[in-house]
Amino acid sequence: MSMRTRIKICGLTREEDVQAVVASGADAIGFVFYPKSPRYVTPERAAELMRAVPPFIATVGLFVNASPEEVAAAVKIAPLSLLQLHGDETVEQGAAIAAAAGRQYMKVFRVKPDTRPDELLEYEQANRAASPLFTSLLLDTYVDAYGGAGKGFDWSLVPKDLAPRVVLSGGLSVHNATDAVVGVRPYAVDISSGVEASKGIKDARKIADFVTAVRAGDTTIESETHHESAVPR
Ligand SMILES: O=C(O)c1ccccc1NCC(=O)[C@H](O)[C@H](O)COP(=O)(O)O
Repeated sequence: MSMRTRIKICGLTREEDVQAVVASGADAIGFVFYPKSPRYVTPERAAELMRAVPPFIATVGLFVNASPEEVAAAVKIAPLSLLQLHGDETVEQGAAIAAAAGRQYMKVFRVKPDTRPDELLEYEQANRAASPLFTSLLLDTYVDAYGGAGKGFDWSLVPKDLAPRVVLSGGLSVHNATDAVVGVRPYAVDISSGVEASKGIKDARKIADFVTAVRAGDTTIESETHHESAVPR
């Protein structure tokens, strides 16, 4: 059996970029509802952009330290598929935000150089126990601006048994996507800076090349798996 690594492209602000993501075969589109971000869009603008999204492509709303009321109000305007809580929300606050919005969510863990693999596992379990709406941890690199900085972290921190359930992000690009997929084997990858011409302005060529690089990783895994299962025992 082969699994396709899911792909999310984050921080869309323009129709043509939404179309480029759809054409690339990526699985999800992210909108940043954090007013301090250069990629910020209002829920009204996201709703407009979502008109270019066909069925079966998820739309993800990224929030940083928003209240349950703010997130619930946003999803009334922009009918997002899923939330991405990228701030300092506690486990309990994450569950309350998702319940108020009536949406599934990913909780971000911002990895620091001294993060231990156990912490990731414990944090995932705590979130899973807190809400049936929790879907997965999204791992990003710790930065003061919260995210979207194009900065990577040490992937070897990701426990092997957690990897198939995580979304890997932070500093991904066409140059490291294949290695990320083959080395970590995450459920999905998430990218913003690495497919941009400038902040908030995506580059269709970079998006297409990134997707190709992820698929090359999938193909490598598939051929390794076939090879392993062909070995006589
Ligand atoms: O994009 C932002 O400006 C942003 C602001 C605050 C929190 C998170 C933000 N973006 C996160 C993402 O776009 C992705 O989920 C992911 O971290 C990818 O980031 P990148 O390293 O730029 O590829």
